[in-house]
Amino acid sequence: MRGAGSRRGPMKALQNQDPPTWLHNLMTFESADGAVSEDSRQFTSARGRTILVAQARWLLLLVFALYGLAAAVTFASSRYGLFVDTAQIVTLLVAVVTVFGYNTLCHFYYPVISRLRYVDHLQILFDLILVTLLVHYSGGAASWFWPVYLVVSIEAAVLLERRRQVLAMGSLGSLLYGGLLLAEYHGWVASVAMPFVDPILHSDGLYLGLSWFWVCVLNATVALISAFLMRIIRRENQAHRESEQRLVSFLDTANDLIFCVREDGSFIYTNRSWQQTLGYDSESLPQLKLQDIVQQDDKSRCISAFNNLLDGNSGGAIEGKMTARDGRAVNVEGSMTCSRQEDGERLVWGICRDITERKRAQDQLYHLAHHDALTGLPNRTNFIERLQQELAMAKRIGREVAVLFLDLDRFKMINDTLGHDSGDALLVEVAARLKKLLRETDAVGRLGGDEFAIVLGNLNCSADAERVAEKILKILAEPLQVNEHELFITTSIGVSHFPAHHNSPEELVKKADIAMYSAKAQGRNNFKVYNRAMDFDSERRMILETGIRRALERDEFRIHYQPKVDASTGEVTSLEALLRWQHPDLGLLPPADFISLAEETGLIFSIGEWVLRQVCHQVREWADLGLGDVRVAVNLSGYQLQQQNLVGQISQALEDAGVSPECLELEVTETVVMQNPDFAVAILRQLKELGICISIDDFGTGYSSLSHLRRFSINTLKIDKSFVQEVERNATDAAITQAIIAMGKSLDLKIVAEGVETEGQLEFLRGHDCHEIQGYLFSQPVAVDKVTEILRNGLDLKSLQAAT
Ligand SMILES: Nc1nc2c(ncn2[C@@H]2O[C@H](COP(=O)(O)O[C@H]3[C@@H](O)[C@H](n4cnc5c(=O)[nH]c(N)nc54)O[C@@H]3COP(=O)(O)O)[C@@H](O)[C@H]2O)c(=O)[nH]1
Repeated sequence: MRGAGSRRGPMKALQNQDPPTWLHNLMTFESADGAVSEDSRQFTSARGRTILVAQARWLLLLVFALYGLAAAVTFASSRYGLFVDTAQIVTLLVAVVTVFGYNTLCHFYYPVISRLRYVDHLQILFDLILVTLLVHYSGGAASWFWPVYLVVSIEAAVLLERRRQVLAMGSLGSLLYGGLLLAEYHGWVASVAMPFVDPILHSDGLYLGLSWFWVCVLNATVALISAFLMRIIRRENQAHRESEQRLVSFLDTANDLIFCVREDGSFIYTNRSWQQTLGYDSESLPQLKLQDIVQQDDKSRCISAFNNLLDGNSGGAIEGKMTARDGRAVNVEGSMTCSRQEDGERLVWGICRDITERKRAQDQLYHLAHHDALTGLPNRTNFIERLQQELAMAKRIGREVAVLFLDLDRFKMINDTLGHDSGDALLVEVAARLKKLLRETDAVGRLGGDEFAIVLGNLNCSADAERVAEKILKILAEPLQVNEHELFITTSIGVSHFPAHHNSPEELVKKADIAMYSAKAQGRNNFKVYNRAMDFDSERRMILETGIRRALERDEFRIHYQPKVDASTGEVTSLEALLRWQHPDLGLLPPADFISLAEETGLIFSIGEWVLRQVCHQVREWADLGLGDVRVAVNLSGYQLQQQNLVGQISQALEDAGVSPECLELEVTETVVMQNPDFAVAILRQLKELGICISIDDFGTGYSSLSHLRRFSINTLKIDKSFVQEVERNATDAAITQAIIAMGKSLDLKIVAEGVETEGQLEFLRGHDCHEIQGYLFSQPVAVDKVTEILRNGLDLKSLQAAT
């Protein structure tokens, strides 16, 4: 590459110009493939100097040839005629061929001749000999060609770096000339007769001496001056080169990636950082174009910025990805500028920096800020953003959106029993199942703890969301293998709809959350769609939340008792203790209103202990009243089951009241037991060993199998009322009830049917040999006075008997 800058001081340029221009100037010295430009190094490299001399020699040969031709033609047409003889012509031709030969070598085969040790000295020597020959055959002492010695002296100054050697070569020229004159003087060589030249000159000592002296003086002077000038040129060049080198080093040590491309995108310069970062070496650059390494996503943007620059517009900051040689994507940001060369060619210069790591860190930060670290799901912020987009789209196209709010039932229990690692593993598995179930267009996020939210976009109708909720309940109910434990979890889901319930993302999530609480209050493991009445429940929940913390110390809890009767005789066999809360403002509240609250707040432990102690004392009181050993069933929350000192606490309560363990029955729901069967097996065995009866409550709603039931140390199965209440209407429920009775019997368990309200249900159960009945048909749960009366007098079965 050539350019005006090649002769200018690069450092000066650096101070005065924009980076691309001074870089451009720098580039005039060194090309992309590392080859050094001829111009810049002619005076500094041996090769360059030899070629320069060879070029000058061609020129001289041409000049001599033209002169010889002109002289020959002129003489031939003059009265002198052609005076050179054959020997002269042959000698001259030999000389010309010789010059032609070694000059060809010098010019075109430098690598070959450079292997000779004194190649520069040799060619100067040849030149001197040939000049002497030329001088001899063109008139000898009177030859017009002796100034060519001066040219050879200049040649010596160009080729040789030491001044002494230049002077020696100049002296050698003078010696050869002197030798020629001496030989002519003594007649050792025949002088060549030339027109206009008096032959006497060849033997005139004075003339010859003066002539030689003149040539010596001039030759020495020219040699001295040339050597001096060459030294200056070389020094300047050296300084110039060092300055260039410093700039190249500066560019190479720069962390920024610097490159220069032609209009077609082909590279002409890249600095070391560029090559190291992208992995392309100087050999691969000539085949490479900028557009080849810009990644597809950024290509059109970069090409248009590039073309903009070529059109003369200023280029702003640009960011994009380049493909490294090994296929890596390298993110860069920087700027490009265009510079026009003297020959009109436009070059585009780019300075950019590798921001891959920064991008990665930013992406990671973004991911961390927008995703849940455990499950990798979008977090609340991200989920709300996604919901916002979904709503915007739904508004445009007039479709519905549903938000599902999921909360795992009794997750805290698993976390506390099995440890946080298992809890985490469970959440990861839940996230995986949700992702697998949902379509790509749906979004699922983890809002915190065991709460997940889902947005279902582009719904055809609201019923679609309910179908999805059902599917979710189903897939999450399937057994989960967490570490070495097989767990069974249930989920409560709340659903809200856009536009029916609200149009803001936060409100929709809130309403789905409210609906989720409603699902929990309705016995968990189900879903509820939001309705306005739930807002009231939500407020009520707040009131309860504040009240329950003081309820125990304010003595606001009551225990009601519901009798269980023998299915065939109608006699009261035992009672079930059912907790009530006498709220100062809201009246008598059923457990469904506050048990889950008590579990969430941890108050269930103290409330549970209170119930146990109350029941034990009551049993003692009845015994003291002469009503015998009444057996009472107490409901045990799943949280109580995993309580460390549960067994000790129960035996202490029995001991304090002086009540036999056989008077106590503990009811644990099937879902709680199945949530972590291994754990339940161990604790139930210990309780049974105390002599306490164990009853599995709400049987049929969980996922226990015959094999599970065998492992549990239980006495009783209580068929869930949802089946019992349908036995007259629903053949499936009737079949399930029948199957439970049969299975219980085969395991030698007592079967109790709860929730019996009609005689038809009673008949069905009696018909299938169910052992005991509990339900409103016989008695509702009643306060202690009333149940004492029942214990004393028995149930009033007259009306029932009359009916049957
Ligand atoms: N951890 C504790 N849990 C408790 C305690 N006391 C109660 N509970 C749990 O609350 C559940 C609901 O109890 P409750 O609202 O009292 O309902 C019981 C009965 O009133 C009801 N029942 C009984 N017979 C009928 C009927 O014929 N129809 C009908 N609709 N309902 C009826 O069933 C509940 C008793 O069922 P179960 O316990 O499954 O035998 C209760 O289930 C407990 O889980 C407590 O002290 N601690």
